[in-house]
Amino acid sequence: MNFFDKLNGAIARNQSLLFVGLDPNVEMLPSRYYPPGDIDSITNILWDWLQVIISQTADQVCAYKPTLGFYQALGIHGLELLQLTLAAIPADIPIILDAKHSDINTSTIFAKTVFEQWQVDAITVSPYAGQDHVAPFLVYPDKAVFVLCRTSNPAAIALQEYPTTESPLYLQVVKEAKNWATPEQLGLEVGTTSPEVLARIREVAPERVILARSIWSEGSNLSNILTAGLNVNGDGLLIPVPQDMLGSDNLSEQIQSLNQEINQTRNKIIEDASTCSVWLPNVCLVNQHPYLDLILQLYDIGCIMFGEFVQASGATFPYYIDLRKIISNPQIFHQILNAYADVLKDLKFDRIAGIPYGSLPTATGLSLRLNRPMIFPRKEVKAHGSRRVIEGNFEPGETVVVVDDILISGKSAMEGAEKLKSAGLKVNDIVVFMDHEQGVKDRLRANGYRAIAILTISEITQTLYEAGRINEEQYRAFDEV
Ligand SMILES: O=P(O)(O)OC[C@H]1O[C@H](OP(=O)(O)OP(=O)(O)O)[C@H](O)[C@@H]1O
Ligand SMILES: O=C(O)c1cc(=O)[nH]c(=O)[nH]1
Repeated sequence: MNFFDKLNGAIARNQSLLFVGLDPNVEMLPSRYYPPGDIDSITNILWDWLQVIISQTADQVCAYKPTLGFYQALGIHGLELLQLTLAAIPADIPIILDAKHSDINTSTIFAKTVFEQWQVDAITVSPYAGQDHVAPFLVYPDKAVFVLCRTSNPAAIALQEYPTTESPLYLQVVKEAKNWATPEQLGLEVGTTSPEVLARIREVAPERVILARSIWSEGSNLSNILTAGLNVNGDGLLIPVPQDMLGSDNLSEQIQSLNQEINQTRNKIIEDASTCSVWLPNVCLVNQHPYLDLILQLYDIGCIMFGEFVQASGATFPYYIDLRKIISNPQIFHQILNAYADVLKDLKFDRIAGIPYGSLPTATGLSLRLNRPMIFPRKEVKAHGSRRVIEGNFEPGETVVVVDDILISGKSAMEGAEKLKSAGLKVNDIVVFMDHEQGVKDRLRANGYRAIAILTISEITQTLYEAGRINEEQYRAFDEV
């Protein structure tokens, strides 16, 4: 299971955004464990403490974050303790190794160790060496990185707020890091007690998971921090269990009440969002379509155009749906991939085939996201080179799911599927984002294919009309065809 799914699973199961830092630091050891003796007994005592923390929190948190530096400081015993710690964490709770790794020369080998050998789910990295340094961690599609964007260390302000507080380096880090990987693979580590800082980062990165640090200081206001840092769905912010709490002898009860406090604020945000005042200021529908936000965004970036358009079939429609534009907006593209992935997760297939050209980026994104191999049937066979009809490797007899963006007449998807079948592949399912309806699915069924559409054209037009994006005349245009 990938990091993101594991994290979301733990959040849902334990109803918690809390994570626990596992820091075998003698200086933080509660006094009831004293007196520690030589290095062996110190490690044993720290291990006793860590086990208590894990056992008392496993049903109340969404992640554990062991800090590598504290384990390293214990030398060889520390690395053994780390292995014990990793093994003690329940398999369904993600582990974020706090390494702040920043050495480009060791990235590849270190990624192999932490992800393959130690089996951690995510790692914290420093952004300063740029994408080259982070990329070796991102080649593991099931794993994630948290890029350190800001710390609460007072001296760091000289760098983080350079050149000006209005346009600080830490926000540039956020903007840059967003280009390095999808929200599933790249989150942001942010240390601050300031709701303003969190709000600024959330504004730039509404889609990212933020690993909050150092939020607990005297006088800090949890509710303000949550309001600033949570996303519109009331999540996307991982909150550290306060360090002092980990030493208390009623840890479980304390975490429970902290969780309740956090969830109250989350619920309030979710309720407020459902009034639409937060995220869709000009729309409030009684029966919201689950893809309302996405449909409006597609319209807003110009995927639905009105005017006289000749279709591939030769017919002229008073509109044109151009889903090719999604690739220029990573946020929307990401949401669309999520929607396809949600359908594909229930299908049986060996490979994903995209229909050129419009659906090749989508098939590529899905292939990387789901870690399934991709192929594609060429639109036209080249007169040079290998002259292959199907690009990519496959074995005859394998099952392929066809991915296309839209079904108008169904011709493109069906022709693609036929080419795949001629090469000995099996095609059962054709998954599209949008069905233009008018019986195309039935036609495909008659030819032996099951067509699955994420949305129908009428769902889209109805939603746009109700949201006031299109007028009556435009709405009716879709009925005229
Ligand atoms: O159901 P149909 O009538 O076949 O129409 C739908 C097809 O049309 C579009 O591709 P287009 O032919 O415009 O080519 P492109 O993807 O290369 O732009 C779209 O991407 C679908 O593949
Ligand atoms: O080829 C078409 O008919 C067609 C393709 C497409 O992507 N959108 C559309 O409205 N028509």
